[in-house]
Amino acid sequence: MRVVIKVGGSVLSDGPGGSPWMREVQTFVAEGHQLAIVHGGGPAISESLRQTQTPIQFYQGQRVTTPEVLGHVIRILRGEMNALLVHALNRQGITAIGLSGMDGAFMVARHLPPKELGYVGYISDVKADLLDQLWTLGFVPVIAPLAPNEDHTEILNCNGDGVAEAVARHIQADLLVFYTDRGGLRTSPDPDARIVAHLTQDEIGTWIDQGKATEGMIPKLQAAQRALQGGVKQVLIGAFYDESEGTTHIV
Ligand SMILES: Nc1ncnc2c1ncn2[C@@H]1O[C@H](COP(=O)(O)OP(=O)(O)O)[C@@H](O)[C@H]1O
Ligand SMILES: CC(=O)N[C@@H](CCC(=O)OP(=O)(O)O)C(=O)O
Repeated sequence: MRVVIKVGGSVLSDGPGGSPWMREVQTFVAEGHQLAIVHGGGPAISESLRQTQTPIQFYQGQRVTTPEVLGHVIRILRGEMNALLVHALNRQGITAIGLSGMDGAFMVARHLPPKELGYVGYISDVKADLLDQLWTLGFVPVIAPLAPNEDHTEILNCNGDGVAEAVARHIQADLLVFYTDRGGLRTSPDPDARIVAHLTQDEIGTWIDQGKATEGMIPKLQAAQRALQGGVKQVLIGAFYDESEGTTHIV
């Protein structure tokens, strides 16, 4: 089975070692699945910006990325988050290798249209062969959500959920799992609200319009919808093997 796992920055800030998603990664690898991991790092980027009194701004769920902000984004995503995650996986006996869109020219991106976003993009192409080669060599690729534009003159900050969806679509994944701090999709942004077991693609727009899914959940649901429309077979928000804490199936 081809599996893409997206691990949100909110999950990683709890520390990767021994966490439930890490146990699931170990199970996927032990069962011989072809696994790629895409990580976030939003909270760590915001913390780095706060420490230097750099303004933090979001527009339509995406970080407004000035040249100064982009410096923080590259340092945190391709530096700290990717290195620590690869290190944590290696410690668990999983031979991981870090990459971003720039490494091996793995992915390219285009600017998202709103001008006010600055250096923000969406993935327009993925070199799926590179993943095949890494899997043949026994590596688990760990992907930071950064990519150059198509003529390699700029680096663009990309939303991690969108990168996971683009990778999953390009490899025609059997399964895309979004691990996030709230377990699954809840009936409202309230952390104590109930986790819903199923959400149909047709319901996604209404959920967003009615404010039942807000902030970071919006790009996640939109990414889930694009993945299914693009041929990914199964999309989950929450755990795959251990559903005891609740998992949402997007159908
Ligand atoms: N209906 C909902 N169910 C769960 N989380 C929601 C919902 N609506 C909004 N959210 C918000 O979405 C966040 C998860 O998205 P995000 O912050 O991007 O996480 P991650 O870093 O894991 O990708 C939650 O922390 C929560 O604040
Ligand atoms: C354009 C954009 O918003 N990029 C994100 C990239 C990191 C990310 O997606 O992190 P999470 O998965 O933890 O949210 C950002 O700068 O925060």
